[in-house]
Amino acid sequence: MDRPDVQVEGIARRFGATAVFEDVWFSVGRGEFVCLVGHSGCGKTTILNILAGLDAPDDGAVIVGGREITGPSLDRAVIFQSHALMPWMTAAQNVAFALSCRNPHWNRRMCEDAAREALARVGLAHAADRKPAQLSGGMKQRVGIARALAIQPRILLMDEPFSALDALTRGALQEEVSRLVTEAGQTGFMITHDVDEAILLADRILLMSNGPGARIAEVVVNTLPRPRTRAGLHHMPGYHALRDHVLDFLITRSRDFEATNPPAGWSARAVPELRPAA
Ligand SMILES: Nc1ncnc2c1ncn2[C@@H]1O[C@H](COP(=O)(O)OP(=O)(O)OP(=O)(O)O)[C@@H](O)[C@H]1O
Repeated sequence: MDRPDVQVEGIARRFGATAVFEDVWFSVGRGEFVCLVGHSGCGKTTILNILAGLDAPDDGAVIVGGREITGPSLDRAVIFQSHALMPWMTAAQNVAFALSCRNPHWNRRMCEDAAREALARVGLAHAADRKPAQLSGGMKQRVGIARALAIQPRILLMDEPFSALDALTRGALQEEVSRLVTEAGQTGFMITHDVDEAILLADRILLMSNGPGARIAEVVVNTLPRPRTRAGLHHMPGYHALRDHVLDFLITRSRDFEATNPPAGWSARAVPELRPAA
């Protein structure tokens, strides 16, 4: 088997005397899409920031492509919850700027052309010359997605990228991102509070117990076949079992989980993988 693309090895993060999470181990395979689910405050964003190289663990390490990460890299693009666009640049200029950083030998024209192509892929060809203030929230988020995808990162890290969008836009963008990431063979890691979003997108769902001292308590393997669509999801055999399993975790097991007195068979380094939909 290939080495995983991302190996998280026993990371902990402490603020003062409080450990937000401890002894967190997981891996993400090449081309795999993993969602991280857990209650507010358990440390999901902190984990994503560590994977991005924007924060460092107090213990443990993150290995990407066989090397311990020590900082940010264009190989690991982040799509944030807010759009993080430069307001004085047009949509095309925002994407072109990222492309020029990624490809220093490209001339302006090449960056501009590739930026327009990336915007067209997320349905924004017509808005390429508008500035962020002239775009809706959904359109701004699309620009952020186009920018992240355009630089063809090996790994795409997403922190609730669709949470600020209306249901219709969210559904459309989820399917788009899923398609684009699959086509590009990218590795995906996404934080979400939306159980259906996790079921739609993820190959595996990591369930985090409540903090402080949070852990990965369970790993749920999503055996529902692809392609999946938001509209078709709840008709798929196994969907309800999968959804109930994740919801039950969020309602009770996330709170009851104790790393010092864990459920039978649990160990931090080899968290049990469950297949509730199988
Ligand atoms: N720089 C910091 N200094 C002190 N405490 C911090 C810092 N960053 C995060 N925390 C604390 O760490 C905990 C985890 O924060 P984090 O944002 O990772 O949680 P989360 O699971 O992503 O939450 P949410 O779902 O609400 O976004 C929180 O209690 C937060 O207050």
